Amino acid sequence: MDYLKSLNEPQYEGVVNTEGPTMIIAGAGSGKTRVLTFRIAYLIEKKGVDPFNILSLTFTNKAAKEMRNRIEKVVGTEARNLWMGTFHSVFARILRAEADKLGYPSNFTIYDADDSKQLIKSIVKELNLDDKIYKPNVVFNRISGAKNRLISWKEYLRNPVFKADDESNMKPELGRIYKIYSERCFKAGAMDFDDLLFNTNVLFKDHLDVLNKYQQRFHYVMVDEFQDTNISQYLITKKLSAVRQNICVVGDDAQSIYAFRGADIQNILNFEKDYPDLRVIKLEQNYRSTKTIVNAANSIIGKNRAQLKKNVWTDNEDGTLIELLKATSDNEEGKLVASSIFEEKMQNQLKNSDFAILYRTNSQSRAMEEALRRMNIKYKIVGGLSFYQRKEIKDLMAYLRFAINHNDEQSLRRIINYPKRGIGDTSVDKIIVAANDHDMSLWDVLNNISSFLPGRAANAVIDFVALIKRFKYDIESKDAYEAASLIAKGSGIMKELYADKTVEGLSRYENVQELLNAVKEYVDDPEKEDKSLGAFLQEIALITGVDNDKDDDEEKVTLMTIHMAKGLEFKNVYVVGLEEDLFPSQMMLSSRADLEEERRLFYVAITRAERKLFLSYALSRYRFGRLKNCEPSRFIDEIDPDFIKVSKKFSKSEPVIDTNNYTKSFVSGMRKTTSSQPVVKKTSYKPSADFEPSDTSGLQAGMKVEHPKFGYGMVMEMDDSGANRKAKVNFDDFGEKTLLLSFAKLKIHSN
Ligand SMILES: Nc1ncnc2c1ncn2[C@@H]1O[C@H](COP(=O)(O)OP(=O)(O)OP(=O)(O)O)[C@@H](O)[C@H]1O
Ligand SMILES: [Mg+2]
Repeated sequence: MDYLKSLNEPQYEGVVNTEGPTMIIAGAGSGKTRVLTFRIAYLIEKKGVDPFNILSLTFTNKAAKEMRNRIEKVVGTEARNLWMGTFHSVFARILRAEADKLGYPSNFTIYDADDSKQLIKSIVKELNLDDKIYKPNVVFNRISGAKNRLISWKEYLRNPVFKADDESNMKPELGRIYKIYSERCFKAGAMDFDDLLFNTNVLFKDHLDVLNKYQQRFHYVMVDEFQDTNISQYLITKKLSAVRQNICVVGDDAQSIYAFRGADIQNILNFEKDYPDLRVIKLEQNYRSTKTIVNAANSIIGKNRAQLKKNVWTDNEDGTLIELLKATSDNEEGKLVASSIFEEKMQNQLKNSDFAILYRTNSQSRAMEEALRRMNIKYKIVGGLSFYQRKEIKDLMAYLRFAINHNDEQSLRRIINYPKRGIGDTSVDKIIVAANDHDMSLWDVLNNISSFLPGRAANAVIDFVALIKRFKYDIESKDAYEAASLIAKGSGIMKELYADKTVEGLSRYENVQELLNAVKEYVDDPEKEDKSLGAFLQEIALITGVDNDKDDDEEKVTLMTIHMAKGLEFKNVYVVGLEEDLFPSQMMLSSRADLEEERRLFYVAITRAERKLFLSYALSRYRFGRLKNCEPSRFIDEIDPDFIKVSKKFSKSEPVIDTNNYTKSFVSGMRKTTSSQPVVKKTSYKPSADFEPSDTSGLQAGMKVEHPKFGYGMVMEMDDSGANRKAKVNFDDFGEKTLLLSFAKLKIHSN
């Protein structure tokens, strides 16, 4: 049992004391997740607990998968029977089994935020309200906030405080929208993400027999990243473990970054009150990062007033100083980061997967992606706008969803007239209004369409209904892959996309193929018990709603928002866009509490790094369609200067910039504390008079070279395969060129 030997004393305590309530509140990288993992392994292996009786809640699907894999290494394939996943995925599974108790179909649809906002938009329109006041986003957040505090629409309408609040905000109709929204979701057999938790609470409150069943099932309950649970999640775990009290939660108050979504640090304090016999364990030794990184992180978080006292230290080596990369523009920032990754890879034998680029907002990925692509560095984006958000994918998914759940209003809207079949918006509105006015289901209205629509439109709907019935038959009689393929063809989507011969059209066609591939992969996966199309859709809905876990093992640099990076670790980490108003975000500057949450976010970001941390900022960037000058973030100044240095590597050949655009921003945007004034250099390269070509027989990727015409550049790749040796060089001013070495005159500057 050597995994027990690899634990320090308090970690060991956390693993072997399996009975009774336990709380581990400890700093980043101190082994909290590892303790949870080993605790589960210990329960199974040493205490003989059946994995079916263990529930472990993680923050992302990715984290759950990693944990399961690690446990499998100790206990074998039995680990597959663990109940492990995000709150949303675990409770969606339970809701699916118990849906009838709440009046939902067991194949209920899960609406993502986009579906929800579309529905809100149509309700606002139907109520003839001003959509500039009742913006879908604002309404959605309000409803979501209420649900996360377990406030139903009934309570919302009853509560005079909300009423007064909404009236003073000039949005008196919010309660009514909440009501209609909830009713419409219910009628459509759909739950949004917040419903998954809200309805679980309702289920456990109103159906004690069901609660009892799950209390008997889960002998042990575990929660990772406890600091980011909201009250709704807290109550679920509390109820589930009420009988046996074997609950273990781990977290770090310094990493609480979801207050904006209702996460409540109070839960940590409540926990002590709710469980008087609580065992509290402190872990202080960090095993993840170098001394430099740990101490820099401590210097940052020390600036926050609200925090529990902790002393995080490490025995790891000092490591190198944090490097600060300064760029003139966001594109330049992308280039600096990409070339730094390239260099680090060469010099330290690192793999792409050792690197992560973390940013505050999703849109920052664009400049990074372009630069990485240009340098041929493979990357993946975790979370954010991704595959499943693309229009063609959502279209086909809507067909699949509707064929399974004939009352799914949002899917119906998407597909009823796509591809075009002569059913216009007015007809669609009429159908939906008819369903509401006559209290019929959408499907009933569609089946009796002649009573609601005139001849031609009605005929088109009749054909549509026949089509959907055929799809339903396909789903029931064939495997998920065959059914999905038939629907992709039968719906006309394939034909429509195939007819579009533009590059975009082609890529859309390929995306649809790719979705079918995903279904195939799902069907072929021996680990999936339920191979129905419905089960596939549910899994996708859960994955894409929270984090996108198309986890390919390929060697790729990871790009993601800091929020998504929680709990993860990488050898080298780049935290980019460290500029005032971006990070800390402009929206978070109005109160100390908000600013402290931003600082915790920064703390999360830098504690992801194991060996080397880079911070970068740009002096100008396009935001909301306008070029803006930027100032370096206050967070850079907050790091103890002993741990940070301005990168020399790239400023050697001072950044080459277009003088017209950037001189001003460069000068005005620069802060004295962080750097000296860089020199602005013209873009045109002049060869030195004594240019002497070098012998290129030893030329290798990673070397800096000079070319009489193209100027300075870096060798990206060598092609020694054919008779003609070639080098791909990325020139500072001219971009990528492939040169035949028997002709090109190159001077080697470094290696
Ligand atoms: N006793 C130990 N010996 C060796 N390595 C350890 C030990 N404890 C933890 N580690 C390693 O340290 C790293 C951080 O551990 P882990 O991810 O569990 O920390 P954490 O407290 O959950 O961090 P975070 O707060 O970021 O979620 C992991 O690579 C883990 O394997
Ligand atoms: Mg962790």
